[in-house]
Formats: sequence, C-alpha cells, structure tokens
Amino acid sequence: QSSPATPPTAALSASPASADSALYRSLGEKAGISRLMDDFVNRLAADPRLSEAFRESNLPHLKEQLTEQICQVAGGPCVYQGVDMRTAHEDMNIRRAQFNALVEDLQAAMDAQGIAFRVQNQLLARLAPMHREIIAR
Ligand code: HEM
Repeated sequence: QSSPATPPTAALSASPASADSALYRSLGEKAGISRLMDDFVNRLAADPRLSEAFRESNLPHLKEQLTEQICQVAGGPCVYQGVDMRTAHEDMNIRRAQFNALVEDLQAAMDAQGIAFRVQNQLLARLAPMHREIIAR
C-alpha cells in the first residue's frame, strides 16, 4: 500500500512568513497589531532620541506599513507590499543607539498593550536580524 500523495494545497499554504500563526494570534491578530503600531509610532515621534528622525514622516502611512509588515512577520495572513528595509532606511545614517531606542519604545508599547513578556521576546527575535539592513555602516 503506497502512502497518499501530498495534497496539492500543501504547497499553496506554505507561504514563507506564515509557517505558524501562533505569534500573530498572541498579538491579537490584525486589530491588536494595528493598536500596537499606533501606540508604538506615537512613542517614536515623542521620543527625544528619535523625534528628529521622524520629524518629516507621514505617521499614518508608517503605522499602516508597519501593521502590514508585523502582521506578516508574526505569521499572519498579510503581505507587506512596501519597500524593503535597506531601501526604506538608506541615507538616514541610522546608528545602533537609535535602533536600540526604537526597540525600547516597542517594548514599552507592548507592555502598555498587556502583551506577555514571552510573546514580546518572540516578536523582538523576528525583528532583530533586520538591524543588518537598517543600521548604517
Ligand atoms: C526593526 C526595526 C525597524 C523596522 C521593522 C522598521 C520598519 C519600517 C517600515 C515598514 C517603514 C515604511 C517603509 C515604507 O514607506 O514603505 C519604515 C520607514 C521609516 N523608518 Fe523604519 N524600521 C525600523 C527601524 C528604524 C529606525 C531605528 C529608524 C530611525 C531612527 C527608522 C526610521 C524610519 C523613517 C524615518 C521612515 C520613513 C517614514 C515615513 O516617512 O513614512 N526606522 N520603517
């Protein structure tokens, strides 16, 4: 008796960032991520370490783009269609201290949204490798 063939739908559902949607669900799905990004971007704009960098930014646009990106990174059904991280941040001369300040603001926003520490760390672990595309050298 041969084993059944792999169903054709298996290949279709194997989209790269959504191998597992547990983190997406822990973050409260699209509505929770949207709330989190709203709070987070408000903190970035108010942070004296970062406010200069975001002074001329379109904050509503940034909130929307981040919501799509984080939704995808967390394993949700979104597809981030914005520019890649290297292109989005080139010529900004971003330093490691600014990247770390942004991570602190994200942690504060996640605390404020009542997101569990374990869940916070899972999201941060997926964002950390992006430093290579974002920090200038
Ligand atoms: C893990 C860290 C980061 C992530 C995931 C991230 C993500 C993004 C995304 C998705 C966009 C929108 C790109 C688009 O317009 O389509 C963006 C834009 C931008 N980012 Fe970042 N970023 C990070 C770190 C930083 C840091 C450290 C700074 C500066 C201190 C920064 C400054 C900016 C600015 C100024 C924009 C343009 C916003 C606008 O005018 O719309 N980012 N970022």
